[in-house]
Amino acid sequence: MLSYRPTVAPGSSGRLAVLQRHLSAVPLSGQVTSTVYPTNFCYTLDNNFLTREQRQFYEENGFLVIKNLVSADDIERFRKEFERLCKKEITVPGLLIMRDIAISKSEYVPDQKAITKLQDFQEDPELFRYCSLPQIVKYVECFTGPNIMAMHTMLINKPPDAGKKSSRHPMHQDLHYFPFRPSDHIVCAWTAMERIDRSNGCLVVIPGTHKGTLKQHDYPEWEGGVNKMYHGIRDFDLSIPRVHLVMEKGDTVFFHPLLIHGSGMNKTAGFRKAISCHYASADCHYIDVKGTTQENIETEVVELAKKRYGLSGLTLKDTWMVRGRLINGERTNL
Ligand SMILES: CCCCCCCCCCCCCCCCCCCC(=O)SCCNC(=O)CCNC(=O)[C@H](O)C(C)(C)COP(=O)(O)OP(=O)(O)OC[C@H]1O[C@@H](n2cnc3c(N)ncnc32)[C@H](O)[C@@H]1OP(=O)(O)O
Ligand SMILES: Nc1ncnc2c1ncn2[C@@H]1O[C@H](COP(=O)(O)OP(=O)(O)OP(=O)(O)O)[C@@H](O)[C@H]1O
Ligand SMILES: O=C(O)CCC(=O)C(=O)O
Ligand SMILES: [Fe+2]
Ligand SMILES: [Mg+2]
Repeated sequence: MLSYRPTVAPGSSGRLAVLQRHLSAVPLSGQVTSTVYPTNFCYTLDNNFLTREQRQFYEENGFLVIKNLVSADDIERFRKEFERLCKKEITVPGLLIMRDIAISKSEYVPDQKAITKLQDFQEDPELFRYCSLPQIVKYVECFTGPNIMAMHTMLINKPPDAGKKSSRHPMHQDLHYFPFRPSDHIVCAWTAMERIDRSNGCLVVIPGTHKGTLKQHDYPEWEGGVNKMYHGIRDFDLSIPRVHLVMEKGDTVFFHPLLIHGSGMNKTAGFRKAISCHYASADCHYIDVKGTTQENIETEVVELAKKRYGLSGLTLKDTWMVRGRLINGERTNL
């Protein structure tokens, strides 16, 4: 059982956050304290699932890698479903199929070679199984608490770079895309569907940046072009040391939405695959992003919704409300 219930009302989030910080600093009964006993856990909840070392690692770094969490069988099933979608053997409502900017103008071939990313697969039962895998949800609950929403789903098929470096994903914070808070109750699960290292463009993170604030994001000025909505942190200082997360098939990283991350170029001939879901506590609340740094992404997403579905007058909040799905507990707010 969790010893803490997340916020329910926007106005009280500040005070409750303070209370949470206080409560999670209370030692667990029966546990031996030592001189290195950690205090002030504020990014993880007390549900006795994470080890103390795992909690401490996430608190300090903003991410946690769990080895071999998703089975090879499940990954094979996700791969097969991905292929069926690419070949248009099936169609799924709401699913967004994105091609890399470098090959978007080339002749259309209905297979995976044209596709860089599937987004919003919440209506595809086979792929959406990923979001409900009990071994993933167990970890997610340590960050969100028991009322869990799957807000955003992706299968990333990073193509071999076409020589323009457009297969890179610029350094960014996922919170830029999300009009809900508090950020500490949002987490991404990202699973490698094969070995991913620097050769095929692994995730790159800047540990500890989850403790900072949301930065201004824009399109980077890249000569070879930038994919739609691939915003990066403005004037990002590339001299800050980056940590490359080398992961084996099935390994899963959980990370905070303020953690600064990106991914490198795919220098191999293969399409490197990962599947991911952003979860949030259903007790989070929506915010209005007008007048904030997130206004630029709202404009783009709302334009896309209009172009695709003919819906006008939407806000960023509306586009998330229709995509979110309950995974566990009760759909309280989101
Ligand atoms: C009822 C409400 C529903 C709301 C739906 C709203 C969906 C919002 C999705 C985005 C939210 C992002 C959330 C992310 C959260 C987590 C953080 C993750 C970070 C990211 O991954 S950000 C990157 C995500 N980017 C996208 O998802 C982009 C979405 N995709 C698209 O907009 C389209 O697929 C795309 C890329 C525009 C292609 O459109 P389509 O019409 O299918 O393609 P065409 O071939 O007809 O081309 C049209 C036009 O677009 C140009 N194009 C093609 N591919 C690209 C590309 N990869 N990048 C940039 N531009 C591209 C193409 O050249 C054409 O241009 P013209 O000048 O010739 O018109
Ligand atoms: N010159 C650059 N300009 C802008 N962004 C960059 C540049 N170099 C790297 N990045 C960003 O840093 C992240 C990771 O790239 P990085 O170069 O560290 O990894 P890599 O390409 O996988 O490995 P390698 O060091 O072997 O090239 C990506 O988000 C990428 O967009
Ligand atoms: O390259 C990837 O697999 C992940 C990129 C990323 O950070 C994202 O889509 O938000
Ligand atoms: Fe991201
Ligand atoms: Mg590089």
